[in-house]
Amino acid sequence: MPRPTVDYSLYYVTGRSLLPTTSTAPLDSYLDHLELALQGGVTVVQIREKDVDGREFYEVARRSKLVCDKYNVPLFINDRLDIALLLSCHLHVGQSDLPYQLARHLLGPDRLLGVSVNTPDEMLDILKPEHAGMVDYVGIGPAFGTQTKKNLNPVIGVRGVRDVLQVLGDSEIKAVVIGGITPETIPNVLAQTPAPLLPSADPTAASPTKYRSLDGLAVVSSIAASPTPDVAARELRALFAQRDEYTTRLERGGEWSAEKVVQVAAELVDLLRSEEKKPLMHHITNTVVQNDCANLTLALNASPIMSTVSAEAAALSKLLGCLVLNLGTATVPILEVQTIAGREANRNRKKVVFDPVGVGATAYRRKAASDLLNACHVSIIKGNAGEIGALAGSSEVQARGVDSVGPGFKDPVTVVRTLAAREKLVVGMSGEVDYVSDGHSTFAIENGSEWQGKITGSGCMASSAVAVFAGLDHESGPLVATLAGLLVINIAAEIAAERTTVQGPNTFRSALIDECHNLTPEDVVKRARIKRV
Ligand SMILES: Nc1ncnc2c1ncn2[C@@H]1O[C@H](COP(=O)(O)OP(=O)(O)OP(=O)(O)O)[C@@H](O)[C@H]1O
Ligand SMILES: Cc1ncsc1CCO
Repeated sequence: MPRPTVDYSLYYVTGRSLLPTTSTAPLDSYLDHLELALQGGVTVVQIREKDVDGREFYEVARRSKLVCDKYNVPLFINDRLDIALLLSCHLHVGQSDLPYQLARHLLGPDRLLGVSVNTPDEMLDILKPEHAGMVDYVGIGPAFGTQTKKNLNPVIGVRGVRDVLQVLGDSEIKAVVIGGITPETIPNVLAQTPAPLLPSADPTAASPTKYRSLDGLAVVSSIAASPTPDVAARELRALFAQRDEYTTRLERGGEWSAEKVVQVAAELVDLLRSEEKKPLMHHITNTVVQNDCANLTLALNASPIMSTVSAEAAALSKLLGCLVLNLGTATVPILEVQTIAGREANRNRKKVVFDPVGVGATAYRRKAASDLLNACHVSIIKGNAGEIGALAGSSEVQARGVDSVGPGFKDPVTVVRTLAAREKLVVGMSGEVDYVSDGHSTFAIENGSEWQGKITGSGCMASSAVAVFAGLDHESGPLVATLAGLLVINIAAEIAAERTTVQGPNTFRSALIDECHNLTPEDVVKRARIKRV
């Protein structure tokens, strides 16, 4: 009998102690809860009963199997090979349980076997030719920290999950992600975990054309702790159904010419001027630039709100055009609010722009940026050369505090393209020339004024401009939004610098806001200096 083909989309690992009713739910209410979860769309169930006797585990598993059979959903037993054999169930083993080779030997050829994987080396071991056919799927994680399992392996983040998928490549072994998978974290997981496939196995390769994605999401408390497990399961299924949109977008590549970008940027300026399109821009930004960024946002005809309150982050995320996260004065409480707001924006499919101000300056900022990028999905990173270099792992360009120093990168195109391909987002690197890439297409913008380098917060304002365009409801996506935002602020800066009233940084600063307000689509078409590089 061949092993069954399984839809791993929503893999539910049960834990009676997590049910909302009591600390350890009575068996009947646990079974009712399980049945609702199955009605909501759970496609695989695993029974994980830690710290219970064999007899109790057997009884929970036996009764669960009757429910799962009713819905034709496969049931896996965690660790207890004896119970799996007795009940003709499938088996899941962790790295500290029975070795999977021995488990397969006793389980026989007909049952499915899954293994927990924490590292690329553990994945490589399963892929050895002598282990072929033993393992049907791997559970990769923990992606995030959870309350549900003692003795956790190290949290690997979405990047760690991607590293394991990279090794798994186009193998037929299926992969689910586990550990802290919730509606808030799923968009980031789906966006960040696809791993570029051959011909280039190098995750930083410039133009990967195919990606290995996850086959499913393994959840514990997102369903187990819900009083309405059917509703919870339905939401999780719907979120996972968006998986292919993320990879299609990655695989599509660039089809934009510089002329087309300018034309669309001008159309977007026009669109912004129509009142009903005014996007709401939630900034969680530094205390230095709040006023400038709010005024800049208004001058472009969008609506700013500079809230740093976690209690309203969820409500704001529903109303948003775009969320701006800025590392400028990132205190611990601000970073916490940024994480919450970023996840809420992800949940509501709103764009997030990240400005990693000063990330090259200190280890504290590097850790803060890394934690934020693991916690939520960012669509656009906009920074100066020192900041982008630090995120790319290069020390070629130095930072002095929040400023970038020196002449810049010898090969800026490769730096932005590589970072964008690796992080699967759009990177905008500001300076005398701005470089923007989505990992496929890269553009250089030559507009701008030297005055911008002489006022504080011109980079933060550039990020606000990018966010305004990212927050507009239109089809063209984050690459064009980044290009449009940078074109607009740099062209406005050029026009401002030409004013005879501009005598120094402070008069320039006011003139810049004025010219953002005055800017027309015709100015964009007439002045844009942009090329594909
Ligand atoms: N010498 C220059 N010539 C033309 N444009 C410039 C020049 N310097 C900066 N700019 C423009 O100014 C904007 C901000 O870039 P910059 O690299 O100065 O940001 P930043 O260092 O992050 O600023 P801050 O940290 O003060 O917010 C970008 O749009 C960039 O194109
Ligand atoms: C000067 C400064 N310090 C922290 S944020 C900021 C504004 C420019 O990024």
